[in-house]
Amino acid sequence: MMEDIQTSDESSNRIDSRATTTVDNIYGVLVRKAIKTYGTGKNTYTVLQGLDMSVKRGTVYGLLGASGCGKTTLLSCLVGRCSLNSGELLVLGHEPGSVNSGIPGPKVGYMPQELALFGNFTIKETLFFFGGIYRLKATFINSQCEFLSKLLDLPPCDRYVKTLSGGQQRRVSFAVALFHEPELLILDEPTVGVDPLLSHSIWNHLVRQSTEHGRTVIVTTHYIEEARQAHTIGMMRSGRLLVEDSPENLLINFNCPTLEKVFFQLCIKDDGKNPLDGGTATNANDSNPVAAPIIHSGKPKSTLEHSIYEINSVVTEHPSSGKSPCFKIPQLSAHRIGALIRKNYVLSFRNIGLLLFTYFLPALQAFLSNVTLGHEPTGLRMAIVNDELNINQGRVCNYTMDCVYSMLSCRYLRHLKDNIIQVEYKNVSDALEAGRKGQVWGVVHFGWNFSKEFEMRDSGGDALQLTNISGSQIGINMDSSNQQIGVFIEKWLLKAFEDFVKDFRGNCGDVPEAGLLPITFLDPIYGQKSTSFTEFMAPGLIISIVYNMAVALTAGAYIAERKQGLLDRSMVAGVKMPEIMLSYVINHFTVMVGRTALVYVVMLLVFKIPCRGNVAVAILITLLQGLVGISFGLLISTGCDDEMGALLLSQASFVPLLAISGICWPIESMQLYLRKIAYFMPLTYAIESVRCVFSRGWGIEQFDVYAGILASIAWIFSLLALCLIVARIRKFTG
Ligand SMILES: Nc1ncnc2c1ncn2[C@@H]1O[C@H](COP(=O)(O)OP(=O)(O)OP(=O)(O)O)[C@@H](O)[C@H]1O
Repeated sequence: MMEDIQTSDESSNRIDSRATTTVDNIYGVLVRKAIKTYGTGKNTYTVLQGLDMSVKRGTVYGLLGASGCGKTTLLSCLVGRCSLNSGELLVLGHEPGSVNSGIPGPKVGYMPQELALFGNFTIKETLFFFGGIYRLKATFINSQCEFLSKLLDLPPCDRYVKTLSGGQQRRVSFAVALFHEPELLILDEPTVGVDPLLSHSIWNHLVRQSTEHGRTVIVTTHYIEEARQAHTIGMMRSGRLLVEDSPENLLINFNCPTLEKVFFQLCIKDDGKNPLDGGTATNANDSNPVAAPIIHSGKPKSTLEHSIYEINSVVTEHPSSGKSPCFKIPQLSAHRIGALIRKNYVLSFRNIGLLLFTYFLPALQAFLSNVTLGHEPTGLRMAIVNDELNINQGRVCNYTMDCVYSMLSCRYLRHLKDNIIQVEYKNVSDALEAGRKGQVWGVVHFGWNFSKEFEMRDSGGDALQLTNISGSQIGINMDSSNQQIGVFIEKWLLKAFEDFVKDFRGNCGDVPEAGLLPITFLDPIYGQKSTSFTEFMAPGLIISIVYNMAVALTAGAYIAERKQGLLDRSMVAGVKMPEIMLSYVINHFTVMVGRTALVYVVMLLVFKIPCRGNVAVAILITLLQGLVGISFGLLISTGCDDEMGALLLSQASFVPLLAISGICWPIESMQLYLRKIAYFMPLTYAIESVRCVFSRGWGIEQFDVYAGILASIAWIFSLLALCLIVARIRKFTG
């Protein structure tokens, strides 16, 4: 045996493949000098402190230790969900996560401490989901379902997991770890909440799995005495293994009646020792030649220590020792992605109310935006103070339609748009007071001699004086607190004057346009003479609605799964992060296509927003923007620990985006440096592109249109790549 494990060629630092193979055949799991820390800088916390562990193939290994000593952390490293900071791990002869290791993957069955089950799945659907990931046949899954139902006393397989009791749920979780018959079973407290009879049958089953089928089993438990059925027991404390031996040997060598007492004795001996000072596990029985020496129970040391040295050489000089986050391109599998997509659809349809609500919400948002935004205001009260009116004649606004310079103020007011309600005031001070009280939006004042002064102004010549000019002016005081209303009223007052001049001059036999400003706006190159604000906003609205919905729905995509341990469990089953992301992208994209179609129906068909270009190009850009939203949502989901954080981040990011992307105000009105930033934002180019398609009718060959497509694609890939990097960093930092 000693020669068998002589594996290290010290001069070359290479592992002897023949000897490694021998070690691999003996040990299911080998851990050497494992150090694992959580946190960074001052908050670094070392959980595994140079831990050694040797688990023989085809045995049951009971890992015991107080709460918080690092058992779960160690198991997470074994199944490839955590990376060590230093030290070495070999699981079934491979480093977890290495090519062909099968771990994470079908070679391992993992039962985490959390429930890690989909509450909205039935027991059978749960097994079929994991069966889909392992690519198992339906007949096999069905037969395993039947077998495990009996063994674990499961409720009927069509029961929803969320309706089961805590103990039943844990047994389902146990069944998920067992049912694909893996080579290695890693079970984190499988007997919690299970009655003693069932616990006994579970242990019997585990022992049978190891002795009859050669499977390796590692079980953690708080019930020390139940671990007597294990072949080997490892007692762990403060991130180190204190001892590693068979229960019988432990009881004999420590001369204790119970394992609890053994553990107690070991703890007393361990107290005061420096954890990193040779604190590796002991073996009370030298039949295990590679176990690390900590406390010996009367066996010769030299042979053991030599063996330890050799096996340590194997693992510490392994080429992959020394950890840092590395980025490998994983091989994606269609059957795993298929299983994930099916799972996402089933879970969405189980929440049909929410699905329908989110399906129709964007169309509703588009509807509301069109109904409420961009229309002309009505019922605007304006104070009219007309000093031309004669008190003796009851201040009646009489005027003729002839070419007479009399009561022109009334003639002008006739042309005012109906959206303005004219409210007569007797003097300017009352009218201004009404303005100050918010009763009117402004004051229109005509002087007592308005018509005569207007005549003087019209006649021109040498007699014209400045007083004639000011007397013929219509004085206006506006409440400019509302810019939009102010702009509308100003526009209508000017338009009324234009119409008045045309009308009066026409009646006087002059050229009607002669009194207008010598500026005329001819047919527009694009759009109409009075393009509505709704038309300007439409592209931005469509894109922001689709984008924001996508972000909101994906921002929490797998936070719940991660919190419940489902993400970890799926990944231990072999699912890769890009597969999870892809499945979400596909699910959300398919639903988003329908949502986008509804938004376009509302905008183009219901509200008749004109699209002068190819609507397919506009839809393509919108869908790409939806994908940008999904990718950003997934990034939030990858980085955030809880739903509240994700929700806050998604909503908080939306408002600045809305402002800077030119949705409701032209980018040209921003300062130069802001414009540059605006074009770095994910929505800006796309909105400009769709606007060009809508109002200019441009095609994909124009830069302004294809820029939106290229920018969207660049954002999608960058955000998804960032997701993978964040996920990788999270895994490495724990
Ligand atoms: N992601 C993490 N970030 C920071 N600290 C962590 C993290 N996970 C675990 N820890 C800490 O590491 C220590 C070991 O945790 P671990 O879950 O491995 O213990 P355990 O032995 O499995 O405990 P228990 O028996 O209660 O499950 C604990 O102090 C825990 O708070």
